[in-house]
Amino acid sequence: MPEAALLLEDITCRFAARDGGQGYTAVRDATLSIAPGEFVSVVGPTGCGKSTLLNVGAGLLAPSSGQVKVFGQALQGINERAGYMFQGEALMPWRNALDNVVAGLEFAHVPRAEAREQGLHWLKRVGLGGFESRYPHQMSGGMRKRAMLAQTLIRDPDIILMDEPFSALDIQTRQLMENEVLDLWMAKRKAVLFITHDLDEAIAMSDRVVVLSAGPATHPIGQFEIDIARPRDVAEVRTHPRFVELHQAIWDVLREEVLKGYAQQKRA
Ligand SMILES: Nc1ncnc2c1ncn2[C@@H]1O[C@H](COP(=O)(O)OP(=O)(O)OP(=O)(O)O)[C@@H](O)[C@H]1O
Repeated sequence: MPEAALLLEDITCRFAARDGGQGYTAVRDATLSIAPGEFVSVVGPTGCGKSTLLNVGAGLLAPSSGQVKVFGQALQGINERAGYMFQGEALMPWRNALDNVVAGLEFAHVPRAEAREQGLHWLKRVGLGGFESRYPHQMSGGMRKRAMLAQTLIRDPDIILMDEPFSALDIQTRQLMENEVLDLWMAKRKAVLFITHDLDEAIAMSDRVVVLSAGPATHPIGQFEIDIARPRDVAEVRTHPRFVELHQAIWDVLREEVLKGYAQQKRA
């Protein structure tokens, strides 16, 4: 078996309580592996620990126990081989689209002219050709997401971590972006860890869907290979008989966890 691009092994994350109380074990003994070139989605009820796991994979959060391996090497500090696309807005409002997209190259001391050339190329690839001078407030939500995607991909990371990247978009823009991400992924075949609330999105995009239990002590409770041919159109694939079958099977596992998560939120 080839070495995993990203391996989260027996990960436990405990958060201390501010008042010196018991604290909260968000994730317990969770193991998750993503092969090179594999597109894996993680679904689970709200607040179960999806972002926590992604932050561990990004090296932004050190687990309380367990280890992270990146292409076989133990991760220490930030995961330099990963690009990270957040849920919220990550563009710097004082920089135009081009300067936002090339920020990562700038930090890596890539010469300005080369960075600019790559930035313009990536803006074009995400459908923002000609918009390089626009500032974030002059762009629509969808355009800002495209710029964020270019910002993530320009450094050509071997692992792409995405935390509900399109949740704020309207359904049409969202489906366009999902198809674009799939096209870009098909061209480069990087390892992707994609976090989403949306089971349809997870099935449409992924090679494998991992279901997490409701918190506390979240861990994977089911894994499903998505054996539907590619290329896929995220809107059309939803009517595929296998899609419907997989949706039913995954929802059977997820449903109870969602109800538990919802009940916990109501109690909190
Ligand atoms: N720094 C922290 N300190 C204390 N508790 C935290 C911290 N970060 C996360 N948590 C708690 O850990 C649990 C998991 O949070 P996380 O953000 O990973 O969930 P999620 O599944 O990504 O949520 P959502 O679906 O709402 O985005 C939540 O109960 C959250 O309140």
